[in-house]
Amino acid sequence: MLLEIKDFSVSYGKNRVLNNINLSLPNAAVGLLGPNGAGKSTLIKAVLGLITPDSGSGRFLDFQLGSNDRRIRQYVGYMPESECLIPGFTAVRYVSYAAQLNGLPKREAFKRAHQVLYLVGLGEARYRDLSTYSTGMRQRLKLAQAIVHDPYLVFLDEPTNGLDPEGREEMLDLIRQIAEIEDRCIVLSSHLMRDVERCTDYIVIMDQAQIKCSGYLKDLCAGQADRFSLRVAGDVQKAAAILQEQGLKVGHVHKREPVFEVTLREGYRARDLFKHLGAAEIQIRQMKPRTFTVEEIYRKHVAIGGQDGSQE
Ligand SMILES: Nc1ncnc2c1ncn2[C@@H]1O[C@H](COP(=O)(O)OP(=O)(O)OP(=O)(O)O)[C@@H](O)[C@H]1O
Repeated sequence: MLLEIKDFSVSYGKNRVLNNINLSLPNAAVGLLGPNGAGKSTLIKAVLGLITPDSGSGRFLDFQLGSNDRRIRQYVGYMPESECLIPGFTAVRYVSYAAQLNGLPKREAFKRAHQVLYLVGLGEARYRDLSTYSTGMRQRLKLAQAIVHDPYLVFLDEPTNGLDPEGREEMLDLIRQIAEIEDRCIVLSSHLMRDVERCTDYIVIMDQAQIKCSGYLKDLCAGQADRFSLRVAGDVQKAAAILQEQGLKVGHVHKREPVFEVTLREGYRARDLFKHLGAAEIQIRQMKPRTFTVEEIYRKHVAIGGQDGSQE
């Protein structure tokens, strides 16, 4: 694991915003999900050493978190949610400055700044004053300064904030492209599930100062052996009623299509579905294991009533 955190707690005054967090992050594209105030930014800041935890320990590569070892900066990149640009600077000057702060020699920093500005689509605008940049350009610039020194671990805090649909798609494409570089870990903190679903392979769900769930999407979204989506030819309401009579749980009956979900019970086999529906001359056209969406996983772990995180 690239990053491991043990019993991490952080408070602002009397308000405990991370409560005994334990987390291991693999080399993967990670989505950090949670409603507003869940503690996502605080967790990132604590790992970066910008906030001192009340208690707990952690390790990133060979570094102990909280050791104030500045070398860690060479290996970590951070795109903050808030504005962090310096008016009067050009993009090249700004990004090369960030590279130097992260340990690159001046010449190398300038070379990398040019390269990375082209990568994020700001090559043509790299000598313009930052105060003339649009919101979309500012977001790209923040991304550029986070990756200019080629870090192993990159935290992106709400990177699509303020972007129009086209800009958002482009930003997500860029993030996916960066995430595919081998041996790199990108942590995308967001309250937008579609962004996370699109860009990441592993998710961490936070709520109320705690980690509620973490794991690879392919495992978390995998279907249950007894839960199926059925498409039938015939009366879908009648099909659902027949299966309910058999003691099966039926749900998600589609409004326009003859599709619904069924969960088998103990002792009831998949082939019995064909038998009971066939007897009523209802044919099963398609039967597939029902997988979970990120939103369903999220809703399972995050108390509804707060912000649900699904809105765009
Ligand atoms: N500097 C601070 N001083 C006091 N309280 C803070 C400070 N920063 C954050 N908090 C509080 O800590 C809690 C967690 O905030 P945090 O920003 O980590 O949440 P988040 O999950 O990143 O939320 P968002 O999605 O809104 O950015 C919130 O209750 C917030 O009000």
